[in-house]
Parts: sequence; structure tokens; C-alpha cells
Amino acid sequence: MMLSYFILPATILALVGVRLVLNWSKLREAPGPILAGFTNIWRAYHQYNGTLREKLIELHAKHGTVVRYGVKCISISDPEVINVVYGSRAGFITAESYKVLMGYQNGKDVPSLVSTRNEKQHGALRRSVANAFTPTAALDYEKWIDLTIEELLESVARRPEFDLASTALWYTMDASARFSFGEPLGCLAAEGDVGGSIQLIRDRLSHWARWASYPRIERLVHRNPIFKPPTRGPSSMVAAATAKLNARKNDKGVSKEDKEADVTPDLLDRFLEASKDFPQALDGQGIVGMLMSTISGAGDTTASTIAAMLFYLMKNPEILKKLEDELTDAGIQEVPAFAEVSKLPYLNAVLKESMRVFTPLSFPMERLVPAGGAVIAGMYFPKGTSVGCMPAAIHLNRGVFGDDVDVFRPERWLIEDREQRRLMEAAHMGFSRGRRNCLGQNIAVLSIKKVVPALIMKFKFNLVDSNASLKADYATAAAVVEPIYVTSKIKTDVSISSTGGKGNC
Ligand code: HEM
Repeated sequence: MMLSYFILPATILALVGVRLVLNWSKLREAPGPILAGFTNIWRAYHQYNGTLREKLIELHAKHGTVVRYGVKCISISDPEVINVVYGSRAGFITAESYKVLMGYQNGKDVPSLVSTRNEKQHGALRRSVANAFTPTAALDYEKWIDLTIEELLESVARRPEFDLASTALWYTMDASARFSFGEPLGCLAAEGDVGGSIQLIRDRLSHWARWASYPRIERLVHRNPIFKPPTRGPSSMVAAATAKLNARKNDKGVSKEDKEADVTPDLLDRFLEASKDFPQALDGQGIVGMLMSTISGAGDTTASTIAAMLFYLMKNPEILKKLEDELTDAGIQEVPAFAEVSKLPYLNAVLKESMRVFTPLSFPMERLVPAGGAVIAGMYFPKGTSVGCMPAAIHLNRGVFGDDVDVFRPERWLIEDREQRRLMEAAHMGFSRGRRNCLGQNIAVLSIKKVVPALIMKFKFNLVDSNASLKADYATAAAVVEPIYVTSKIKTDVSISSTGGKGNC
């Protein structure tokens, strides 16, 4: 009798032990923390606490280009594999971790462009809206960005000391609502999160990071018809987008900014046009979903890139001076037209280098090895292994970027050696790569290349704490930069043309 009390727990323990060893043995060749091979708890713990990014960078420095960070999860920092994993024809689909990003309504998953794992659905939706995001289409939205930059300059002029990180976010949220549906959220005017939209997006991106390691448990907890999760009402952003869609369908634009919309196209116009050609891929709900994807995708990512770029410029006065000289020589307007700044080599190098040193993505973009397995970075991985590149790790590859990878040095992008430049370009993953790369990158580049020159030519910024370092919270999919307190003074010694503000449209 006594013996049976021991047999059951001992059997369970033995089975768990066998399972753990089997887990570990699957990818035993790949180096990494032992615990990460036994269970996904190691990965979940670090993802939850926002330390996975830092840990993976450390592990790559110790073990090289291949690192195991979960039972079936491999991070790779070799730029040569980018095309294999993300290339258009590679057949590597997004991993299960993307499922947790899906919306959930009335007992059903509501996939979006980023979260859908159905490649056919993704391809159809992406094709239907592709024309709205080309470099030429991005120029059509320049007017919306100009209006927001004007508002930002006024807002900064009112505040001699402020937090750059949140101000950059209010700018990107207002700009993206404007180019999405022709009306700002009002964050710059209110100097805060209007209607909880910023928090709602952050909650979603934190949910992704928190549950990415355990998508099946996430399903049980958050998508369980028995224990119905509390549903949150639509944010003011969804409500505004839906109202705009309905008004636009009925042709009822009445507000001041709607009049602007009569002449300046926005994404909503483009999506409505596209829905005529692709009625199935892009119905009314699909249009609102796309508007939400673009505003969510544009907010923290663009804001933290702008904040990081300005931070590095403040920390490196000689680089700032070179950039100011280039902008002065170009004779830009107060709100520069994209045509004035788009091809400036030093500005281009500063942006690329900022995105190399600081990439907002907090973890590898996971893809599954297709049937038949694959040899990647010299190692064989069976079907179903999740492999991914984390831009922050790829961007520290010394073989490509040199021994000074930790240094912010825009000049590295301006070297004569074409082959070396090609290698670096091919290793830059700021906007990801392949068929799921950033759809909004042309708009992001347009916005950043206009707003950073506008700010540094009008104001002299100083860090309140000159020893401050750039810190961010990585417990969410897109890093949230911690406050950067700065002082600002309007410059009196820089010549900019006062005819600015109208862009080139
Ligand atoms: C500096 C700013 C930005 C950065 C660093 C950035 C980065 C990225 C990255 C890395 C991805 C791929 C995510 C993944 O595969 O898991 C992505 C996807 C996406 N981004 Fe951006 N993004 C930026 C700005 C924008 C803007 C301004 C928009 C909209 C106007 C946008 C819309 C999107 C959309 C819709 C996707 C999903 C594409 C797809 O799955 O086909 N992003 N972005």
C-alpha cells in the first residue's frame, strides 16, 4: 500500500523527466542556456521581464551566430541567413507566437495583416493595399505630416523643458491618424494619450511579448468560450476610424480637416478605392482593421526611432554639427519638403545608423522551418523549428559592421567601398525583410527625414542630465523608450527659409 503512494508520483516525475530530456535533445547541437532547451519557461521569463533582447545579445557574443532560447526556438545573428528565412519564396511561415496578437471578438479570432499566419490571406490583403504604401503614394500624405510638424514645433516652443520620448509619440500618433483618416487624435494638443489609444496599442504589444512563449496556454486563458475574457470597448481610435469610414462612404466630410481631405488623399481614400478591386480581401471591417494596423504599427516604432536619433545627436555634438551644416547648405524650409531632404547623404547615414544601434523590435521575428528541414548557418534544423533574426543582434555582427559595432558612427555608411556598403545594407533589418517587411517604411522614412531636421534647425536641445543613457522597456514587442528630459531654446543663429510648412504637394 505504502509503495503505491510512491509509484504514482515517481512515474509522473519520470515521465516529466523523459519529456524534458526529449525536449532538450531535439536541438542539442545548438548552444544556449540548458534550461531553455528543457522548457520555454526560460524564454517566457525573460520575455515577460523585457530582458530577452539583452540576454540574446549576450548569448550571441558568447556562443556565436546560433543560439537556442526555447525548446524549438533558435535565434540567428548571421546576416547571410536573412534571405533564407525571410525571402519571398523561402516557405518559412510565421511562428505560432504571432497568434497571440490576433484580436478576439464574439468567440472568434480576428486576424490582422501582421498576425495572420495564413499566407494566402496575408498575400491577398497585402496586395490589395500595396499601392497605398509605395514611395509615390507616401508623398501624397506629406501634407498630413507637415500639419503635424507645424503643431509639434508650436508645442515644443511652448515648453522650455519636456520629455522628448512622449512628445515624439504624440507627434507620431497624430501624424499617423492624419495620414490614415485625415484627422489627428489630438495627443499634441492635449499633451497626452487621448481616449486611451496609446495605452490600448501598448497593451496589445505587451500581450504579444508576454504570451509569445505559450500561445496554446494564451488560447486557454484568453480565448476560452467557457471563461469569457472581459471584452474591452473599442478605443476612441477605432470609433474615429469607423465614423470616418461611414462618413466617407456617405461623402459627409464636414470638419475643417475633412475639407483638407477633399484635396489631400489619405490611407482611407486609398483603401476605399482598393476595396472596389478587392472586395473580398478588403471589406468594411478589413478597412478599419488596416487603419488600426497602420496606426499601431506607426506609433511607438517611429516615435522611438525619432527619440533615439535625437538622443544620439545630442550625445555627439560633432555629428549634430555636420548634420546641421548639411541642412544649412541644402537651404531647407522650416518644415522641409521631402524633396529637399530625401537624398541628403549625411541625414541618410544618421538615420540608418540610429536604426542600426537602436532597433525597436524586442525579440526575434520567428519563422517556422518548412517540411524537409533546412540547413541554416551551418546547422540542420528539422521542420517546425522556430528560427528568427533579432535585428538588434544582427546589427552587432562584427564581421559586417566592424569592431566598433557599439559606437554610433554614421560615417560607416558613407565609405567608398561599394561591396562593404552592400554587405551592410543587406544586413540592415530595421524594417525587417521579405514578404512581411514593414509596409509603412516609405511613410516612416518620409516622416523622420522631415521632422528631425525641422526640430534640430529650429531648436537647440540639451539633455537635462548630460550623463543620461538611452533606456527602453523591452517587455513589449516594440520597445517603449523611457523619458528623455531635454531643454530647448529657439535658435537665433541658423538660417532657414520661412516659406516652409507647405511641403511639395
Ligand atoms: C521607424 C518606424 C518603423 C519601424 C522600425 C517598423 C518596423 C517594422 C517591422 C520590423 C515589421 C515586421 C514585424 C514582424 O514581422 O514581426 C513591421 C511591419 C509592419 N509595419 Fe512597420 N515599422 C515602422 C513604421 C511603420 C509605419 C509608419 C507604418 C504605417 C504607416 C507601419 C506599418 C506596418 C505594417 C502594416 C506592418 C505589417 C506588414 C505585414 O505583416 O505584411 N510601420 N514594421
